[in-house]
Amino acid sequence: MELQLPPHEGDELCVVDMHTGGEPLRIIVSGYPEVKGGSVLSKRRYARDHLDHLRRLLMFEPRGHYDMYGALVVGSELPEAHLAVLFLHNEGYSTMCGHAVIALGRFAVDYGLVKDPQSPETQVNIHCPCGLVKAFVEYSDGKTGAVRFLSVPAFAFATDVAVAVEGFGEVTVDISYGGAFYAFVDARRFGLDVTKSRTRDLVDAATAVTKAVKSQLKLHHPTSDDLAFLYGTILTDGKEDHSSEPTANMCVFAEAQVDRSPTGSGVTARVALQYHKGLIGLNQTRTFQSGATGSRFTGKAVQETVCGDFKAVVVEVEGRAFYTGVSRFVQEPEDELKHGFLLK
Ligand SMILES: O=C(O)[C@H]1NCC[C@@H]1O
Repeated sequence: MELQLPPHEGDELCVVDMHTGGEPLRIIVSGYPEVKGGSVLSKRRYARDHLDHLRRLLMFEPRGHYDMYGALVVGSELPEAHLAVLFLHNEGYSTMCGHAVIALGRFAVDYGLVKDPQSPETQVNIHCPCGLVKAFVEYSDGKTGAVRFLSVPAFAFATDVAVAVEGFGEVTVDISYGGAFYAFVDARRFGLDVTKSRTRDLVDAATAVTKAVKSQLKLHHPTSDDLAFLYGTILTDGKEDHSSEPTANMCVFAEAQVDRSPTGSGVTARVALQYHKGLIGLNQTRTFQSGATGSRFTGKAVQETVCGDFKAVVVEVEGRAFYTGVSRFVQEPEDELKHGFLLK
């Protein structure tokens, strides 16, 4: 039987839902008004200033949940881009999202955003707010598979910085950029284990670090002030030296939102940090495991480059994404909760 909604007013919002390493991605396919702006960064500002009710509608309950993540496909000003994307989360709009790029790579090939897909791999150029990200999607017999991507130049911003963290005293953090800025701290500093401790305890510690860094350090990005903010804190198991064993981390970003995946932009930033510290060399692959679900990405630095005055690296991250469904969302005018709500 074909499922139909009873007669209703207003536009429908149609989405394709996927997950990458357990982290949801709600890809908005239709129903959004035009997102105005001459660049992806200005479209991000426009969506924040004029269309935020739609982010809340699709990310918040009852259609989403506290940790929902979204991608809105928009046009790019770059001729080489197959698509541009805005990233949506519980607090606003991110500048980079690796788990989304992995899912969007498959989506772009499967939904015909890329003409003439090639085997064994199809390149999909995804224009993210942080810049152009090149994804390479496994493709054979008409089916898409694993995705690897080359991110924007990643760099260590500051290492071994002492910040005063409420409830924990002085904590030493590293700050690194992988399309978004993260603070990195070994979870053992808080008596925690990223794979075994209660999620709530990890979130509390990471959130306290984020708060401290935001209030005590000024971040700077060479290409745009829109990129110069701390996106979150990543707690690690401290296994930074090169090894064939996986290393685990837990990313807490936006408004205490927990990434179920190993965090593509976090892996990018962490690889840049390890490279900066001389702990890994070019093309030395490391496996990164999500403290939340155990899902894995691999990451390696593949090329030295620069970003303004920072010595930087291009990092390649690889992972897998899967489809979970498609939905058509509506709002009924009489629904008192039609604008969405969040439970912490
Ligand atoms: O994989 C990533 O990079 C993203 N996942 C959620 C938080 C980050 O944006």
